[in-house]
Formats: sequence, C-alpha cells, structure tokens
Amino acid sequence: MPDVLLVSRPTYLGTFMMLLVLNSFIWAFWKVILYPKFFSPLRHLPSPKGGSWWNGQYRRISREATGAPALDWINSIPHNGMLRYLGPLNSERLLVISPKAIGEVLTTKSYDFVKPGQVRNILARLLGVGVLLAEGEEHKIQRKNLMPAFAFRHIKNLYPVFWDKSREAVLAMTAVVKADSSKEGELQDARKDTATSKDTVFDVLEWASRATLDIIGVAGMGQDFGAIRDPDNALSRTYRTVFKPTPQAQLLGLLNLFLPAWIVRNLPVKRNGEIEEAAGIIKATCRKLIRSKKEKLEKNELTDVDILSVALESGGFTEENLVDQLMTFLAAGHETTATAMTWAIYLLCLHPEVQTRLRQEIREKLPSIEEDVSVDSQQIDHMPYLSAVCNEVLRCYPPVPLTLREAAHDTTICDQFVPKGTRVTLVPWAINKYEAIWGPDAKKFNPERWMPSEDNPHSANGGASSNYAFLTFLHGPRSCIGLGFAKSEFACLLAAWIGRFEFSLNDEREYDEKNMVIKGNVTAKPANGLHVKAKVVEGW
Ligand code: HEM
Repeated sequence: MPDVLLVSRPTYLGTFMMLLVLNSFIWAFWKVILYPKFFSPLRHLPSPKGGSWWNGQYRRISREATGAPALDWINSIPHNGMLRYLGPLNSERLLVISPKAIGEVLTTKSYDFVKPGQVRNILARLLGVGVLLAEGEEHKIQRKNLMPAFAFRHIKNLYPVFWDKSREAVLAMTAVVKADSSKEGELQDARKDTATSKDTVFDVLEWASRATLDIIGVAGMGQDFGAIRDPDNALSRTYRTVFKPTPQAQLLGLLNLFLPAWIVRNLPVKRNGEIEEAAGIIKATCRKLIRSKKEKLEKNELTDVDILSVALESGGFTEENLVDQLMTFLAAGHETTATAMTWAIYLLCLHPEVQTRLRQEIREKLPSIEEDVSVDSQQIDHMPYLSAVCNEVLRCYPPVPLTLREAAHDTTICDQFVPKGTRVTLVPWAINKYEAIWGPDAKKFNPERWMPSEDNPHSANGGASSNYAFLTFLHGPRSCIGLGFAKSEFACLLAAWIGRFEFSLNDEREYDEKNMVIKGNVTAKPANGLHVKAKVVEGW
C-alpha cells in the first residue's frame, strides 16, 4: 500500500479529537446562539436593545460600575417587574425589579434560589464555608445558632466598643493633622513667609478599613488587631492586598465562569499566590483566637460579650466550622462598613450643607471626642439626622452593588416559569434608585426622605411604599445578619469623624460624580481610594 494512504487513515485518537471538537462546537452553538435566542422560556421578557450577537451586554457590563447598566435598564425599558439580559457568551440573566418579584426570590421562595457554584468557589477561598456560603438545612442551622449573637439586646452592649474605636481613629487622624501643621509652621518660620498651611490629605478607605478591622476584632472576637495604631499591621495589609480590584483578580473572576474551580485556583499567576498566602494568615489568626477562647470556656472564665464568645457558648459549632464563621465575619464585616464610610464622606463633601447640619446635631448630642467617656445605644439611636444621613448614604451607594442567585430547580417568579440553573440578579445599586418606587428624584442624595414628619408617613422606608425598595442588606432568611451591628458601627464612626473634621475632596474633578471611577470585587468603591482634605473644626 502506498505510504500516503497509510498516513491519511484516521487514528482512533484523531477520530476522538474530531468528535470532541464537533461536539464542543455543537454544544457551544446551542448554549450561545440557539438556546438564548430561540428556545429559552425567558426569551420573550423585555431586554436591553443592542449588544453583541455572541457576547450579549457583556462589553457594557465589564466597562461600567457594577450595577450601573441595570440602573439604566430598569428606569428606561418598559417591563412588568422583570427584565432579561445576556451576559458573557450570551449567558442568560433574569433581573428582578418589582417588590413582588424580589419578595419571592428573597423571602417566600428563598431556598429555591441558591448562590451559584462559581461565586461560592471564588469566595470560599477567603471566607471559608460559613453562614454566608452555606445552603439549605446547613444554612438554617448555622443562622439559628448565630442569631442570638446578633440580637439587639447583645448589639447594644457593643456601642461603647464602636465609639471607643471611632475615637481612637479620630484622635490618631487628629495627631497626623497636627503633626503636618506644625511641620508646615516650622517650614514657614524657616522661610519667614506667611503662606497658608497645607491641608492634610487622608485616604478615607484606608483609615476606615483600619478602624472597621479593629472594631470587628474587638466586638466580633474580643481581640484588638491594632490596625489603627499600626498601618502596616499584618492582617490589614493582607486584606488590603486581596480586596484590591486588580485586573488579574477580575480576569480570574471571569475565568471562573467557564473553567472548573480547581483549574483557575492552580493557574500560576501572582493573584493565586496572594490569595493562598492571605487565606493562610487569616485562618491561622482565627484558629488561634478560637483556641484561646475555648481554654477560657473550659476554665469557666468566659465572660466576654463578643460574637465569637456567644457562638462558642451555643455549643453548635465544631472548631473547623467556627474558623469558617470567623473568616466570614472578618471579611463580610469590615470591608462593607469601610466602603459605606468612604461613600458617606464622599457624599458629605458633595453636600457641605448636610455636613454642617450633621456636625451641629453631633456636637449637641454627643460628648466631645476629647473626653474619655463612652456613648450608649440610647444616645446614638436618638439622633434623627445622623440616622437619616446614614440611611441615605446606604441607599445611594450600597456597598454590595449586586448579588447573584441560581434557581436550584424548576420554579416560578410572579408566575413566570424559571428553569433550573437560571441566573437571577439582585441589584441594590439599581433598585435603590428605581424611579417608579422612589420618584423622579430617585438619584438625588436627600437625607430628608428618612426624617419623620406628618407629610412623610413612610419615613422608616425612606418614603418608599415597600421595604423591598431598599436592598442594601437584602431581605429574608439570607439578608445581612450583621445589619444591626453594621448600622450602629457606621453611625458611631460617622459621628466621630464629622464631629471633629471638615472634609473636602482633594481632587476637584471628583465633585462631578461622573468622574468617579468605581471598581470592586464584592464591594463597589472608588478605584483608587478616596482622597480628602481634613480640617479640624475646633470646639468639640
Ligand atoms: C454596611 C455594611 C454591610 C452591608 C452593606 C452588608 C451587606 C450584606 C449583604 C447584601 C448580604 C447578602 C449577600 C448575599 O446573600 O448575596 C450580607 C450578608 C451577610 N453579612 Fe453583611 N453587610 C454589612 C455589614 C456586615 C457586618 C458588620 C457583618 C458582621 C459583623 C456582616 C455579616 C454578614 C453575614 C454573616 C452575611 C451572610 C448571612 C446569611 O447568608 O445568612 N455584614 N451582608
């Protein structure tokens, strides 16, 4: 037989490879073109126009701040409470908008909608599988055992911790301002000129993260991490690295959508090394803390009021599971509140009249920051303007802009059939500014919405007629368990900072919100931090 014929005869491997390629091609053609365009039961729902024939709206989604396209769509496309859009490779997303649709996903059918496997894989590396990532029965048990630690009767004992740590941060910042102005004074003396002194510039996100890390340390686990005292503290450096929204982090997030988790985890890139190292440091810190608390418990010496102590005393957790819970609280409980503080200072720079009015209330109602006295829940919770400003910041810039769910089995939302595996998006960034509920001024920062008055019967909901209009902490069995903790911590921090300083933006261009570059992994924050000028306002 001629050689040429021998060479051209297909081998088993060759045939297998050909079939594999053909199969993959047919599968991809089905997933990317046929199913979303011609067969999906959701294809008749209203959708944004345009986009790519194979990559849906992904170009826009990846360029804008998380949740920004959804905010545009819900206010501009006519719909009946739900929209469908296509993400990367035309993957289908169901955006739930009306209070009824959101209520079904979050409350009445909450266990029909689980966190997608890819999201769990990304987060579990740093957070462990604590209450945030557990599902079904496992979640119910964990949440039930943790609830007492987050009940108000317990959180109210933590206000003094929130205030003491807020004071510590503000006094440390004041020392920086004073050191800067005395340096400037010496320079002026040397030059014998009268030039005005330079303002001190703070990165709000950095200072707020250090303060919230210390707060979750003391109030959550009875351990002062010392991050306010030492900016180079190992734990705060670790979180700074992993929370940074680098291009590599975003690329790995995207690859997670298409490749198995073990492949993405083992890619030889710098980001994977950073996460491994960070997870090791965080785990070791948590384990050490649990062991020392356990020893105290065994010796009957445990009288602490922090969340870990309450969880330990419940007896409902193994040591490994407690490590996962602590990893969850550390991450979920510090970056979120630090992000809220950053947006609060930003909005107060944009609205100096609100800043001044808030400072007045703070100075009237709270002891001076210089006095070594604490405050209690009665004092903080009876400051209507402080509470209104905090709520309005959390409405306008929700730290968690978007979260995903996946239908665990075939189900319905508002009678619309939703097949198993459908991705459902919940977008606080958009719903919190939905004009049909909040009115034509939905995008305007206006704390008055939350001020009780005869003309505002729904002030507890910011004037909105449904509580599903405010999604910052979600609702239902998977809502933020730390809501009470976070709100009181945020109020104490903001009161201390605004009582002491007058803030203005360092970069004038940022007074236009369109110039703010917003990025984040889980939280949405200014891409390069928020740099503000701080002036001590004397007299408090
Ligand atoms: C302003 C601050 C905060 C915001 C905006 C916030 C927001 C959220 C959101 C949106 C979720 C739901 C995530 C999802 O299911 O996709 C959540 C869950 C959670 N948050 Fe927060 N959070 C904040 C502060 C805190 C604090 C201080 C703690 C702990 C001390 C905490 C602990 C948790 C936990 C454990 C969960 C999981 C609850 C569950 O699945 O049962 N959060 N948070």
